[in-house]
Amino acid sequence: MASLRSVIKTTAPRLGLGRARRFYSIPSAAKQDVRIVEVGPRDGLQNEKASIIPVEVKVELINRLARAGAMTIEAGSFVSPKWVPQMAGTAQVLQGIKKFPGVHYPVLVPNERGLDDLLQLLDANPGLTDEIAVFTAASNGFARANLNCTVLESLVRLGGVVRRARERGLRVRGYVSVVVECPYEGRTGYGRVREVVRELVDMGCYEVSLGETVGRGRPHQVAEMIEEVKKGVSVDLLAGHFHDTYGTGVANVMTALQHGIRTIDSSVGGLGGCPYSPGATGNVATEDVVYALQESPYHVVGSSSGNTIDLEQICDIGWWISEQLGRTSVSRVERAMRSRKSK
Ligand SMILES: CC(C)(COP(=O)([O-])OP(=O)([O-])OC[C@H]1O[C@@H](n2cnc3c(N)ncnc32)[C@H](O)[C@@H]1OP(=O)([O-])[O-])[C@@H](O)C(=O)NCCC(=O)NCCSC(=O)C[C@@](C)(O)CC(=O)[O-]
Repeated sequence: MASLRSVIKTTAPRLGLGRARRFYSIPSAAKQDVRIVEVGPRDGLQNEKASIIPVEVKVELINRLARAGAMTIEAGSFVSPKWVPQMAGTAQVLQGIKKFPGVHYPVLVPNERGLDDLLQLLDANPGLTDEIAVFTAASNGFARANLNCTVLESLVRLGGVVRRARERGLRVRGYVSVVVECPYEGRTGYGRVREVVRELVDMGCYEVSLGETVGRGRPHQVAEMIEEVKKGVSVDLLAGHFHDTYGTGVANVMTALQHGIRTIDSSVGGLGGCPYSPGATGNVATEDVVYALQESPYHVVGSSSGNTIDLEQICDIGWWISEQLGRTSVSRVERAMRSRKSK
């Protein structure tokens, strides 16, 4: 079997890395940029059951994330407070955060009512956000549970939302949930995922995030799903969103990157879960993704010094927000770094 050294010797020049460089010395110019969408303040907090998280804590979380270098931070949702009580204060959150230059603060909008509320807020306070995210699913079972309508009905509804938002100059991102498996219908047909993604792109979404909502997906399934979706849309319009219920989150992120995706959603401290995906845990932790990509052929783009997301700071934020919620961070990297420091 070829030694690692000889493999590097033959592959490094092909990758444009010069002669036999070690992996940890890959020059940054040769690296592929990876964009992280930090979903902790939205996906991370929306499912908290114990008590309503104060607006000040959410504001502090978002400001800390921006300081650590996060470039896109989901700030909340304009959804029905009866459906998702934790997101009720999103207007106050948007008004409370410090706006860091170049950072986007998207909010989820499920329907015209949510968009009306947001636009009214923006009329009075222009510049609070420049982006919304709309969401649907690849199965009717999940769409009914999450949106009280079928996939088709949701797409019809979202068509008007996307059009009006774009007319107001907002960027629109799309989500498709249950891209591998649905908690109500079982395995998802990947052709269905492709069709729904295509609809969202045709509507005007600049990017569609593939939601592995349940967190049971395995890397080979994620690979098959992405390859099927790529038959319908260009891979640079796709993002990966992996919950980590069965511990395959980082492996699924790496698989998505290998299949050409360059935008990854993650959640500080591994917080979260969808209220309508029973049993699913949080997103893959931002700390774990940033760590996995250090010294790799990928570069996590960020706004902090070194133009990346600062791992130490993200770990501290994961620890801090988990404490606020009365628990410890589920990020493996955060725990490992803390334990090394304490020795
Ligand atoms: C879409 C609806 C509203 C339909 O819910 P509905 O009950 O069918 O709505 P409706 O139009 O019949 O209205 C019922 C009441 O809700 C009000 N209402 C209606 N819309 C709004 C609104 N926007 N904001 C505030 N209030 C609203 C409306 O005004 C009315 O008030 P009432 O007359 O009874 O007093 C509901 O199903 C909903 O809010 N769903 C959102 C669920 C949600 O936020 N899920 C989590 C986010 S998605 C996710 O986590 C997955 C993702 C993105 O992370 C990717 C992945 O992991 O897969």
